Amino acid sequence: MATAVPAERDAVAGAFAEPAREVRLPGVTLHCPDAAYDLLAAGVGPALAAASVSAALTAAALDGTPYGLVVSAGIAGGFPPEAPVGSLVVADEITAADLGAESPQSPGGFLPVTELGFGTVTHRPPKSLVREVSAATGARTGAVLTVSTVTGTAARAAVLRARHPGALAEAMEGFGVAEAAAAHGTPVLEIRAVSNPVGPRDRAAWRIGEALAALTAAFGKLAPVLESWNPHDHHE
Ligand SMILES: O=C(O)c1cccc(C(=O)CC[C@H]2O[C@@H](n3cnc4c(=O)[nH]cnc43)[C@H](O)[C@@H]2O)c1
Repeated sequence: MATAVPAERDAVAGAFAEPAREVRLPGVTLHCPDAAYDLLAAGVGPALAAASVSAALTAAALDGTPYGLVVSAGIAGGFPPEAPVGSLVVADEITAADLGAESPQSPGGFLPVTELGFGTVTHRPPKSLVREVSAATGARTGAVLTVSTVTGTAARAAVLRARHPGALAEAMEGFGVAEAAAAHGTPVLEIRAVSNPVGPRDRAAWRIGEALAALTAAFGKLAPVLESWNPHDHHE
């Protein structure tokens, strides 16, 4: 389970009974609260998150104990009114919202990198897992956008919503985590607790404590879902 910062990792760890054991690996430090889960504070932004998760996946594979699932977790901005502060969102798609080129001639003034002939901009978590996580935690289901720049104006929020009508939240790591997972053929999930509305920047109004508490509560309910979900028998 990969968060951006240690405060988010510790919020996830708060759902486990035992204190986490620390394991230092090349390029990444894991916190292991339980034999079944490793937590890491993978860093802020898609590039560092991808590098850290890739290091953990490679170490596990070389050890002969590959991961069955990668979870991107943390706080996020929520698009009002669907994703209010304190609510939970589970991604049915993880989309890189600013990976592409500005293009005045194109609809919306933007071309995703796929239309330039490269790579991908969206990863889709397993539908059955998204459904089960939503049912267990009460998380709303929708697209979670990955951005490299936190939205700070109503105009930018409106542009994102127009391009991605199904978007419920934006954060900064999901797509990087998903790219690393995809490179290892490992399924990915993204779950976010909303700390602030996406819109005009007002950092003082972020409800980080409330969102971290929601994250701890969500992971308390997730363990049975994750333990019973079998990547080998899910049907899309
Ligand atoms: O200052 C603190 O105590 C603190 C505790 C936990 C987390 C933070 C962060 O600043 C986390 C940054 C992380 O949060 C995501 N995020 C949250 N809101 C937004 C947003 O509106 N747009 C984009 N990303 C957002 C993001 O994934 C950051 O990496 C501080």
